[in-house]
Amino acid sequence: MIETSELKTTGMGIFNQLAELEHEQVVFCHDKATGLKAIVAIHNTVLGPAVGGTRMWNYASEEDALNDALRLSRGMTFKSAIAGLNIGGGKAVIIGDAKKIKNEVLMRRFGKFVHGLGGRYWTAEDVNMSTRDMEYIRMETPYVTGVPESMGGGGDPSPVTAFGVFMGMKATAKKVYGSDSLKGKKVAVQGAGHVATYLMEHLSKEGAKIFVCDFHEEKLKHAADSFGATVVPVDDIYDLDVDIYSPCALGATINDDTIGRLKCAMIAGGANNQLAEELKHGRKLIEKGILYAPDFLINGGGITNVYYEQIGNYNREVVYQQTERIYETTLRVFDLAEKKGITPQESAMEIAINRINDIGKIKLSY
Ligand SMILES: NC(=O)c1ccc[n+]([C@@H]2O[C@H](COP(=O)([O-])OP(=O)(O)OC[C@H]3O[C@@H](n4cnc5c(N)ncnc54)[C@H](O)[C@@H]3O)[C@@H](O)[C@H]2O)c1
Repeated sequence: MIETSELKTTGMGIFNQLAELEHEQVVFCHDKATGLKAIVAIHNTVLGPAVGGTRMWNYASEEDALNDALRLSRGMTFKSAIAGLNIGGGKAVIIGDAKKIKNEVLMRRFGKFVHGLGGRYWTAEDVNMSTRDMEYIRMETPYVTGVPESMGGGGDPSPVTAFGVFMGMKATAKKVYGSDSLKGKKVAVQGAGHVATYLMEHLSKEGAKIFVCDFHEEKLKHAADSFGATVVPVDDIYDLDVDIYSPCALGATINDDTIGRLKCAMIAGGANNQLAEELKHGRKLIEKGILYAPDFLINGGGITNVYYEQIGNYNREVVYQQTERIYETTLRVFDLAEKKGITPQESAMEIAINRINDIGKIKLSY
């Protein structure tokens, strides 16, 4: 039975962390020849095999990498559950600088580790991973999604993720402003990567005014040239006088340091685990009068894309139809939160957890 618990994991022993966040299994993968260091975290398999992307990042410490894997995999459980998918939550992280050490051999060695899990965990793209990397992993295991369309896969899930975020953003605007039009709304987009770029395309078509930051000059240039985005320094993104803050880079950007700086009326973005501490920072946002669209709810388009590929029944139209429902679910989450006097994050988690626990009554774990 899953229960709601505060997402706070640092400074505990590993098994205490697993108990706190209710993980089923964590696998540490090491290979001397390739230098591979990876962690696969399987959070919950009640609804089906654990599915979630692999992130490659040059973590400051191994503890940070583990913490990321634990937080991200738990988020995947709730994300798939609230999206109505029959898969559980998992995530993998590879430790290291992708620019320096990522190559075919490393990816294929990682694929062998994924294969060893026998289908309990299926991987896909996440930060610093591409469809090409998924092809390499596919050479060693069938338990991978996000492979190119030419190989029978669903391709890069980012456009679908961005569409879902856009739907969630519009629903949140409807709640805040009484209209879901984003025309003329000032949106601060943090990050100019895959998801952010597709999101900015929707926003610019809708007539929103975009502000964007990233570390990559060429991505920023593309955003400015293609969507008329105003480029701002990375550190200034929280201080902008905007209507909407859209975190589309890494997690935990809504925290003790940033909440006081935010001037927006709502937050809706694609990044995972945006709230550094779910309950505490979710409540702080309410006190500040900022409506927060839960990340794992509105960024569920990508996992929906992955799911249809995983069950071997990929159909882009169905994927987009299902992702469009994020609009309705977001409004339902806000209504439940209002009715119960809880944060949107809590109400979204309640809906996800109830589904897992209800389905858990009629089937054994995968
Ligand atoms: N790709 C998907 O389908 C998908 C699905 C669900 C969730 N997400 C989440 O969305 C986020 C973005 O994913 P992506 O696939 O677009 O990754 P990406 O690697 O393509 O883009 C991330 C971008 O963020 C930038 N960045 C990192 N730290 C930053 C900072 N402090 N300020 C500004 N920019 C910063 C990076 O330079 C990079 O350009 C991640 O949190 C990911 O987990 C992605």
